[in-house]
Amino acid sequence: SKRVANHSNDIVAYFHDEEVGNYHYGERHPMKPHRLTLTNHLVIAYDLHKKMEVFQPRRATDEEIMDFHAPDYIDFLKRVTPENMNNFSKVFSRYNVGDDCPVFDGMFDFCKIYSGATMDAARKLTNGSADISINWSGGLHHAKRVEASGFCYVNDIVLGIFELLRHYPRVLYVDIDIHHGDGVQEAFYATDRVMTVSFHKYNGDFFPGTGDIDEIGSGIGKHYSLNVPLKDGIDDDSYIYLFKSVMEAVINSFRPSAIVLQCGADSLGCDRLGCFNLSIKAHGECVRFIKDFKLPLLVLGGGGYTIRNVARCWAYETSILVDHEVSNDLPYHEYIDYFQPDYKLHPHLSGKVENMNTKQYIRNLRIKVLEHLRFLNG
Ligand SMILES: CN1CC(C(=O)N[C@@H](CCCCCC(O)(O)c2ccon2)c2nc(-c3ccccc3F)c[nH]2)C1
Ligand SMILES: [Ca+2]
Ligand SMILES: [Zn+2]
Repeated sequence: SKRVANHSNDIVAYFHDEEVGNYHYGERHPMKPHRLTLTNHLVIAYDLHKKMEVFQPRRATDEEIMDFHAPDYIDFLKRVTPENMNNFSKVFSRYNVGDDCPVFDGMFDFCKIYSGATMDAARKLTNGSADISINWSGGLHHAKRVEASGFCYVNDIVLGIFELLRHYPRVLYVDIDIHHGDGVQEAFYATDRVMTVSFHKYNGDFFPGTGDIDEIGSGIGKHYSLNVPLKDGIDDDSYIYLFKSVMEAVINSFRPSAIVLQCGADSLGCDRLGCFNLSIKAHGECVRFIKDFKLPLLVLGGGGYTIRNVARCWAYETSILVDHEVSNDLPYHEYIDYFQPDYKLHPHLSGKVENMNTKQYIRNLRIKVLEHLRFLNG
């Protein structure tokens, strides 16, 4: 196929399924797959698809999904529907299906699409046909081996990392969703081949409730899990200062051979479920910082509930990944009305929530996190 290079000569593979945005969690549910349709339309309106190799992803098979998940759990996901779910009422709680993780029409097809895309995207890196691989429908970091959690049913990230581990000795997972990447941390808690790093709000109550700084891994995996617990309202400068100093030290010590970046957009200001003050520029700055290490990079989506800003964020980050500057004036397209009244790519998002992260807190946190890294034989 024709090589589609861009200024940095990185080959960027982009996975999008035309149907994935049509699935619906339910009326009052904050997770809206329609944000993926908005994102893809913005990517195309900005002509970014011309800088990438675009693929329709394959659906994951049951066998591939059972590489991580328990057969009984997958069998349940496969069979339960809104019509027959009353016959499964006793297993509902066992598999944690219900209000956060509802049974909706086509739920398991949705899982096969986003998981197949993450595995296809990982394969583009392992077979050397891309330097960067993007799947905005993936990044569902809460799903556990035998349990749905936090709007996540199948953990596509674990499946994608399994694919990378077939080819690379060490994989680094980075998670900038406002929620702790507990499902991925748990899956790799006892191994030193995957280092998981999550930046998130932490106060003991905020979902999922895990992700304190003392969760550092176990057994041979000790010191290969890193958590950066934050308070409400963190601003651009503090977040970027912390992100860059921590990730620089992590990459220099762990020396990963590939990186997976979960770009949950609920860490942006004005998010419906979030409480940080990040701008789209700052969120994107994290993506650019990781990209600039020029290691094979798998970029995934995640949370994000003010969907006009999720689309802005992931389209902007797509432009960073293909090294193509885009205008702050959004191009006209079918969904332009979602972006009124400003019709800009970078609206003002911060200032809604008071920043509870004092300069002292950030300084101490940075010192404590870097101290943990001293145990890595790097
Ligand atoms: C007893 N139950 C657990 C408690 C809880 O507070 N769950 C969180 C779950 C938040 C999930 C965040 C998902 C994610 O952004 O991290 C994500 C999604 C995909 O990848 N990452 C939550 N649910 C909701 C919610 C659910 C249904 C309807 C309305 C809601 F507000 C908001 N926040 C309630
Ligand atoms: Ca996180
Ligand atoms: Zn989240």
